[in-house]
Amino acid sequence: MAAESGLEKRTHLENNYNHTLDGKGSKGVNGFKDCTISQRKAPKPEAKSADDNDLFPRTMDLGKNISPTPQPKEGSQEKDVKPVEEKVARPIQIVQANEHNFELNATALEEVLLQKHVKDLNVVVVSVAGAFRKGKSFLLDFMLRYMHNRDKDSWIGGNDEPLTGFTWRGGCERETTGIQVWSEVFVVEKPDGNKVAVLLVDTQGAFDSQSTIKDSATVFALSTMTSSVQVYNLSSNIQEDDLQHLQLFTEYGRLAMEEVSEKPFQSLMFLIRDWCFPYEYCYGMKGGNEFLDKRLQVKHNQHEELQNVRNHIQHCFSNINCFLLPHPGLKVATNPKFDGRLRDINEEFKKELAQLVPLLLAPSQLVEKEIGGNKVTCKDLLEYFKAYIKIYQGEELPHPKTMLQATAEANNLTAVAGAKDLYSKKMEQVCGGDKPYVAPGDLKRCHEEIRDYSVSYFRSVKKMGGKEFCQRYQNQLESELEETYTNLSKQNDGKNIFYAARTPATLFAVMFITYVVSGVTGFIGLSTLAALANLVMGVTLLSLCAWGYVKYSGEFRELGTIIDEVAEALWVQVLKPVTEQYMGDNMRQTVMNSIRASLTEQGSQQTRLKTD
Ligand SMILES: Nc1nc2c(ncn2[C@@H]2O[C@H](COP(=O)(O)OP(=O)(O)OP(=O)(O)O)[C@@H](O)[C@H]2O)c(=O)[nH]1
Repeated sequence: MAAESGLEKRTHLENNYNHTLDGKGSKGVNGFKDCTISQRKAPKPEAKSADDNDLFPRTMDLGKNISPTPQPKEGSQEKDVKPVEEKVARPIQIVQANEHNFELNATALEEVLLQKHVKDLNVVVVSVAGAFRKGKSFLLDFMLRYMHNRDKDSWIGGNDEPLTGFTWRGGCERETTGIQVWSEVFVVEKPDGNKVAVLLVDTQGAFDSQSTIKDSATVFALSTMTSSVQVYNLSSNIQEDDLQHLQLFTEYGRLAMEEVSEKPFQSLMFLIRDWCFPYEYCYGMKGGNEFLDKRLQVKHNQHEELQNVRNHIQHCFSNINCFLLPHPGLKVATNPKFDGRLRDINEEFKKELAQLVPLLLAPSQLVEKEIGGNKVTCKDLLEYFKAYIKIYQGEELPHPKTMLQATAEANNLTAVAGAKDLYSKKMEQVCGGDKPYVAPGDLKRCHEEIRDYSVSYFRSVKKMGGKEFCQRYQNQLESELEETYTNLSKQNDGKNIFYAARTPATLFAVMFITYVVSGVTGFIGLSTLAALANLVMGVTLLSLCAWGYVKYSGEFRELGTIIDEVAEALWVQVLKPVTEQYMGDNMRQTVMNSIRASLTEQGSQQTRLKTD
């Protein structure tokens, strides 16, 4: 049998692409097919009717790249996607990861979800997510076996039957990327007579060396948002960081959902692989739930952080369970030639697996996908996928960060806030609202001193993130302090009575000048110029009245600002240079006069002394 199934040729670096066949061909142990595609030529499928979808010839393409599915025409949602003869049941890449961006392969998903026999059925989506290399695809392949043979007691397969379906393999490098679904949507009749469509979803493992925390969060969030049962695959135990990551990822999912009901997600199953403490909590769901109750317990004397994580998780899912699965045996974990056959798997593991899978997929256990309280059909699910992926492709969601990055940012922002507060308090003492006008030069000097003091406070606070990272926040602090200083000096200027009177003084000056110009030009017969000067004088008078009203009433402040700006411009560009020139000349004249006077005085004194 092993030779027949190509076992000898398999190494642990080979992907397991082979797919178990349905019950129509030759049967292996326990009544299951036992041959793999590597040994078979795909039978040429016969032409089928459109309704014959569930009769896919279950042969597999052995290459890692899945052969492209036939492309439907644009707007194919409205049309039935017909089964194509060459189709084989296989994993379909529906979400692709490209350079930390995720793209939906809508055509491939349409091919799966818009098949005529399932598109209007309520959908049950079972998804497995968690860290990479922890046996997710391996588990899903047993789910596939169950779905193909659920009416048989021996669904788990033959002893020498290699495990096929979603690609899985040994080794330490990641295998699944993005999100994959099984191309065959299973139609199951529930005990109440309703038919539902069951979709199995495999996801990219979190925390592999090529994924950022945002990538992991996106995949996890997408799969949680679109599944009715999320299996959270963990190894050995539930650690606090597992809960924290679940909190982060589900929060990332919740952010993207428009209507957030109190419990936005449905069923969550913690699946603990390689459980080593059956003497404390027995394998299976009973022991798992007891263990989970203890882990998720919120106690009054617990730290707030621990309470928050637990409350968050409990508020996110309507139903939470846990299953403890034993170690499958060293052959599974370490033998490079292991190809999934039951003979190599520990009895205890098989026994618990036989309990686990029906718990998720037995007709009575199936949980239909609901969003906002409404059941979702396959057709609807396609639209949800399209909408959700768009949100993750956009920029409006915050980027999830690593714990260090988030903590370092928080440290630095707190230090920036502290330093700014210090600056504001000290400057308040110098030029606060109740303080008198300060000479601009003095204010600048105070600002520079206090700024340096605040920056040195910022630098003295212990912060994470390293020198360069902190320098960015120091720069941010410095520029924010400059901005605050600009505002403070404007406020200070406002306290200067001459500054406050600058607008009316300027307007009066303009009126006076135009009055003189109008008189002179009228006198010498330049009536057009005189009329123009009168007009300017009138407009200026009106502006002065409007300005007075704005200052008195506080209404039409925009108009007041415009008048102030025009007056300021006139003052700076015209009046100030002229007055400075005039004042300068006067000063110079005064100084010269006084020097001359003092010299004359000295001269007359000397003459007097000489004559004396
Ligand atoms: N220790 C242990 N190993 C397992 C278990 N189940 C499967 N494996 C092994 O884990 C390895 C990885 O299995 P996969 O199913 O490819 O793991 P995965 O989580 O889908 O991996 P990625 O696709 O890379 O995320 C294989 O060598 C399996 O034989 C288990 O319960 N315990």
